[in-house]
Amino acid sequence: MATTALQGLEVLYTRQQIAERVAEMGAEITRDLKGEKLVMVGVLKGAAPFLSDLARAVQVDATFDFVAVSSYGKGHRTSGAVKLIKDLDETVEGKNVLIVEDILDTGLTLSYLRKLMLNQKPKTLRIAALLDKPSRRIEKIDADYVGFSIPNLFVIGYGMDYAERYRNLPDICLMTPDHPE
Ligand SMILES: O=P(O)(O)OC[C@H]1O[C@H](OP(=O)(O)OP(=O)(O)O)[C@H](O)[C@@H]1O
Ligand code: HPA
Ligand SMILES: [Mg+2]
Repeated sequence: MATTALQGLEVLYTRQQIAERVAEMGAEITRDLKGEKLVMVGVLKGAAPFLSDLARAVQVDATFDFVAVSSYGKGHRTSGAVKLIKDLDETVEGKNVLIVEDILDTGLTLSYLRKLMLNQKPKTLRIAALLDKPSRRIEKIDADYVGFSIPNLFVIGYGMDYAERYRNLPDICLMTPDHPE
């Protein structure tokens, strides 16, 4: 089984598999938004690597904005309460918005953000999530573009953390319960 540079971490998706899927997602978004302008809203911190790669795979006139929310604190369980740490720099009123997320899990984060942005009356609002864990959903929400649908596994790497660590792993790995801290 493939393991990453850090001993004992099992790879779920390699950097190459991620790159191929992100390219496909970019092509799909390009088709859907041909000739339109787009605001790509990255959800800090986890979505930073995905936004960076997806933006270069999308061939439309795009700008970036970022929001930061937090609900997971230091562990791997959601607190259930989403806190807005950084708001949009500019209103998205009348604009085509694509929220870019690393992972859609319980749906609490994206439901909160969707509501926040719909309040500003964007022209269109779409969601791109690299990973989706549908079995964990608490809030009913779907992404318009999903990279990979996965079972209930805690994943790290490519932006995703455990207690703020592992975000810079280039592959998406499994956080096994017996992995040394
Ligand atoms: O669907 P949910 O259950 O809400 O979980 C998904 C969210 O949780 C993680 O972010 P987190 O709040 O831990 O902050 P981070 O992006 O800074 O890691 C992840 O990056 C998503 O944003
Ligand atoms: O599986 C996960 N890994 C990292 N962060 C997360 N936030 C929600 N689910 C996850
Ligand atoms: Mg996040």
